[in-house]
Amino acid sequence: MSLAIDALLLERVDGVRLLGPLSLRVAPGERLGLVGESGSGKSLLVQTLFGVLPPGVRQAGGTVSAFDTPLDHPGREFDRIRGARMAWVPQDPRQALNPLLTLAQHVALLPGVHRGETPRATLGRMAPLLERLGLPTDAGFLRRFPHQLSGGQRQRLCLAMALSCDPGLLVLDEPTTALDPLAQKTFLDLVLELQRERGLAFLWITHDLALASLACERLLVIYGGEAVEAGPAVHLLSAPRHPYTARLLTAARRQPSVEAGFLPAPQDRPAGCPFQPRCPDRQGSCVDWSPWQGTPDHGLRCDRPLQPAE
Ligand SMILES: Nc1ncnc2c1ncn2[C@@H]1O[C@H](COP(=O)(O)OP(=O)(O)OP(=O)(O)O)[C@@H](O)[C@H]1O
Repeated sequence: MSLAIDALLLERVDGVRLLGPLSLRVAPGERLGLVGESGSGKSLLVQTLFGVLPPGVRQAGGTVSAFDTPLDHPGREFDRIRGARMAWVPQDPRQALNPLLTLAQHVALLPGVHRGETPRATLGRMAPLLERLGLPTDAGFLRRFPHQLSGGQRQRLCLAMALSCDPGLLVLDEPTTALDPLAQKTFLDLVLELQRERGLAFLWITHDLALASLACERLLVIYGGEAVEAGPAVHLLSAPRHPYTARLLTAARRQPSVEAGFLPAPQDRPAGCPFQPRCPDRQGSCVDWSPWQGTPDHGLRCDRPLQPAE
């Protein structure tokens, strides 16, 4: 398995639950989309995978492994995977790139650490990919600093860095948020092309159900840190069963929503289904979390699922 997360539970140090228990699997070459709105715990999940949880948050339960290697504890095995076999494309390249390093130095960074490759060798090896990503390889361009690149170029530089050690798994954390619609489409097409050619698996994290369904074959929808529905992208898009998935679909279609309010803060989360205070189809039993129905890959947690239209 490229990625296996079992019953992962993240808490604040005062015991307030932030995410989970969450389980998911990404098979080699598979494209899984994790969809949820702001505050649902997407970034914390990525930080867990790369061993950089912020102070004040701890893993209180569950296991995480990539390529059958546990990622729960720092160590040599973890370091061999992080940034090499499993690479991260960040949400905000401005924060991810070092303002004091040139484009060439960024590209040479991970292969230097993981393979002991010289910058010259890395740049030679990476030149075709850089060109393909629309990043010229002449000396003048390679000497540019991040602030001398456009937003789209910065994000494609992050993608080049993520691919620099030929990973088997990409974790894309809202990678197109900072891009205009045209640049978003270019970026998505590029990632999908490279994914097909290289047989890459990826976990694409986003709040945008429409984008996730373009990028991924399978989706997992989370709300308030908990999985509410999972299934093939075409099914969730054509016949969502959890009212929250239907809400995301309405948002993706830019239609007004019927339910009011916001995701409650972690310490104010309700009992039962986390969406129940906002759910238009709420009933009394929603305060008890109904068990997951179906398989982990295609199922939902809801006492009153939407019925497919006749
Ligand atoms: N260092 C921290 N200490 C305490 N709580 C935190 C910390 N970091 C995040 N949280 C809380 O954990 C929850 C999940 O946050 P997270 O940043 O993972 O959400 P997200 O889904 O990535 O949102 P966005 O899409 O806005 O980035 C939020 O309620 C957030 O306030």
